[in-house]
Amino acid sequence: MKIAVLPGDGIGPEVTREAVRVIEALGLPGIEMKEAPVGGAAYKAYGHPLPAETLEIARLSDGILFGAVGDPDCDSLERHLRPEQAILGLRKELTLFANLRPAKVFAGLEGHSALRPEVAGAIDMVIVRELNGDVYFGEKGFRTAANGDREGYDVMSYNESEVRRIAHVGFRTAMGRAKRLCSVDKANVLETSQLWRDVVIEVAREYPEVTLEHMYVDNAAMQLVRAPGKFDVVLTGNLFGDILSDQASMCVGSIGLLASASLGERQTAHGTFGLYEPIHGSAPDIAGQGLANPMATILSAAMLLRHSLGLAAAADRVEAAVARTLADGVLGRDLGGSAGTTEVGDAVLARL
Ligand SMILES: NC(=O)C1=CN([C@@H]2O[C@H](COP(=O)(O)OP(=O)(O)OC[C@H]3O[C@@H](n4cnc5c(N)ncnc54)[C@H](O)[C@@H]3O)[C@@H](O)[C@H]2O)C=CC1
Ligand SMILES: CC(C)CC(=O)C(=O)O
Ligand SMILES: [Mg+2]
Repeated sequence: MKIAVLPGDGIGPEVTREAVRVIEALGLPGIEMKEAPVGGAAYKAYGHPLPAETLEIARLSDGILFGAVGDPDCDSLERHLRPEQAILGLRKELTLFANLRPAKVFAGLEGHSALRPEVAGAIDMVIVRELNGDVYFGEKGFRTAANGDREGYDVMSYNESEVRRIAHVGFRTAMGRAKRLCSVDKANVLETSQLWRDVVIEVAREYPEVTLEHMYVDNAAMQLVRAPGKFDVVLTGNLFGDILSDQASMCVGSIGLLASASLGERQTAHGTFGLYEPIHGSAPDIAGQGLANPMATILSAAMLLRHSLGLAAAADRVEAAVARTLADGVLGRDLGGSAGTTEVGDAVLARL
């Protein structure tokens, strides 16, 4: 069972190190981890954010553990050389189109949410975000407008196959949960969203047990803080899902807590091939200081064990150790505590 470990930039290597320590401590037989450069670190060493060798190591693995990419030194590079292209490239090249971002309040952390504890305590949702299309992958560029103004453009589009396959993931996810699906779009303004809504309604006929609701994204952002407990599965596109999941993280308590799985359809001998990463970025403002919360990456490793390696019991062990660590009050600065990155990792190891 091969895990490709791609730490990346900023806090990426710091949080990935803790997740790797957790996997090692489980003492699972037959696990091989192979590290490869990605992002700004790869650009600086090899001239490209996603070197062909890294992509190959990722492709040949059963699952990828990804830290984060992004480096302020690289912000003025041509777009195709910027660190962020590495994660976009991996998602696209490996057809990882379904991004699952669970958001649930951990017992004892209700008071650490940006919301009132009684509102936060009810949060238990999964955001199912499409990952291979939308405005992130449309034609883009700069041009000169008729009046001589500089103009930037990014084309937003979805075709029906792209919507249909992610809609199926959303409905299947809902079938395994409370059977409520909220599809988030902006169909009152955008044709892309109108198609999205039409296709979701078509797919819904195959899942009569699931209660389907549609919500405009502006309202969804508001409902996410007003009554987040009402959401079960949120199905949405690439851009809206990116934004709403960062928002959901603060409803739960910290962006340092939210894990994610990016899945496609490819099955390996052990499970579904996928990439696992915290929802946060490289956090240059705290990088190198031992302050990053590694929980999101540790929880991403648990998702890897469950979905890509078929090791549900090991995943349960990791998730239980994380929950116990938080319940025992071992909290990083992002949650008002004082534990550093390694200290949080040590606390999880001690509770495995
Ligand atoms: N998947 C990826 O690799 C992603 C990469 N990025 C990149 O990361 C860089 C920084 O982007 P930002 O917008 O600042 O987003 P960010 O998620 O890196 O940081 C936002 C804020 O949250 C804090 N934060 C993030 N993760 C944390 C953790 N584990 N523990 C404690 N605090 C944490 C940061 O200190 C910062 O104040 C950019 O280059 C961006 O493009 C952003 C999001 C995802
Ligand atoms: C860095 C971007 C490419 C993506 C992002 O912010 C995310 O996937 O959460
Ligand atoms: Mg994001």
